[in-house]
Amino acid sequence: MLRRSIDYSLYLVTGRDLLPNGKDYLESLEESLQGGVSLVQIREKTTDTGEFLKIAQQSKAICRKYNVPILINDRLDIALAIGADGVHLGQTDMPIAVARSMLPPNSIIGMTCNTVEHVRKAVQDGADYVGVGPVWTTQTKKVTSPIVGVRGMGEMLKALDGTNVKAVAIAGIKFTNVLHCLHGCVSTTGRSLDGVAVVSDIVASPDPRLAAQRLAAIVQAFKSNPSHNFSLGPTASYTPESVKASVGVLLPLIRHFSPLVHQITNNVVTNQSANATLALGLNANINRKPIVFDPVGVGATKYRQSSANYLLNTWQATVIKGNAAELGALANSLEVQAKGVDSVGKGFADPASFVRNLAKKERCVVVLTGMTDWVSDGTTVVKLSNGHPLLGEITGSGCMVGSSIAIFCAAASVAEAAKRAPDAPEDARLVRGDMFAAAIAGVLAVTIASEFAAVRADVKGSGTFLPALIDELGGLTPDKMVSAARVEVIH
Ligand SMILES: Cc1ncc(COP(=O)(O)OP(=O)(O)O)c(N)n1
Ligand SMILES: Cc1ncsc1CCOP(=O)(O)O
Repeated sequence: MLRRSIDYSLYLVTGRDLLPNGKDYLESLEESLQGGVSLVQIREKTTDTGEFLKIAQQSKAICRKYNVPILINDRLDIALAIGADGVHLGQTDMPIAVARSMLPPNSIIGMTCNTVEHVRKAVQDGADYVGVGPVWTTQTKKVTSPIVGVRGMGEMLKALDGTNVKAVAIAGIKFTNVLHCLHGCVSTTGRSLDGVAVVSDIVASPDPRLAAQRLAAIVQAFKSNPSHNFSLGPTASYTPESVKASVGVLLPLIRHFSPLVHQITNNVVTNQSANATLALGLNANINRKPIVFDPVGVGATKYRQSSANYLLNTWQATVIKGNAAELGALANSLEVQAKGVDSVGKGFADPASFVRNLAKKERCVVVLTGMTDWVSDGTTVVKLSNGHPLLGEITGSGCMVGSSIAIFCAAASVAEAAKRAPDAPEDARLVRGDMFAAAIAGVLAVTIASEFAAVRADVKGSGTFLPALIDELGGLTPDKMVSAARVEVIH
């Protein structure tokens, strides 16, 4: 009997009905093990006991060859009969205590969990690991419990704090979204996944070795550095000087690389816009491009709120930018009220804590705009005090800030890509480059330009302010930005 040190990184759950035409099950299993599957669960939902037993025995022989543990889905009798390493149980299957009393000591018992309460109970009952989800929809199984979504997984993982219970996510996980899954499924306390459970992306592949290899490479790389969050990381010590220096470096990069920025404007209620956002967001994540999300008026209607939630569960935003009402609505906070797309009232009592917590929860950089702007990567908070009241008197200044952030993020990302060797090892970074500095630079470009524009002799009010603002944006230089920037760093 293999002991408890289990590598949950790439957990294959079998599904013989998904094999490509002509592909032999045992051959597929062996190839997936060669590709890096680290744990196998034999799942046979409609097979007779005799055939299940035979499949399980044959599977065990192959798993042993690669020293990979084998678990049986639901059926304790089969697990006992073949001397499996344990079982995976669902919420309506045999209770953990009963299974534990029947299985040999040190057997692995996993439990499906769809809610935080399920996780707490599984911990109490002595599960070795939990299979949490469904993280996305799946064609593989008719899932009856609501989709948890990437953003719902953090709370479930948090329930494992202080325990030795491991966690894998399940449902809809593929090579194209596994990094989003790993990056997004982290609790605010820093608890991340121990692995991912996958059926179709491996089993339905004509080349399961390759399918497993590419999944395993990303999981391994992520597990070696799970804490980064689009900035230089939690150990980086940002100072006002270092922030200003980064801003100064980023502006010329825009002019050097002229990155292509795809913009979808704020008409979030039209289907076309929502669909395009969805598709482009997915592609951006797959291609590791930054996504700046400006949830305009998100609190104004339920439709906007559910659209924003859906989008944020479908792809990982790099930067979320909004006013107090918008970010408050995203965070389900009642502290700030909205009037249409505008925020009314005094704002948050403690904006620094608010942006830090939201950035930690959403696993991205958060920009809270207002008279003072606040930016956080979930660890450090930067307070930016540039700007002019005339910005509030023209329409679209918030959108302009979003665009400016996007162009700085694009430049930072393209510059990083240019430095990277084509054969550099997988680093499991969803976006490369310092997106925290880029978001700060994006805000500063508009707010500093507004200060220069407002004092121009030709500016008489909001009508003449707008073209002057555009001119001043075009005339920004690193020196102008660095010397005008009012930056405070709050650790
Ligand atoms: C790792 C993992 N997680 C969840 C499940 C689902 O198990 P269950 O709820 O018992 O549903 P069935 O697999 O029996 O349909 C799993 N099998 N593995
Ligand atoms: C067994 C199971 N339990 C919940 S979802 C699922 C299947 C996941 O399959 P896939 O990885 O193909 O989405």
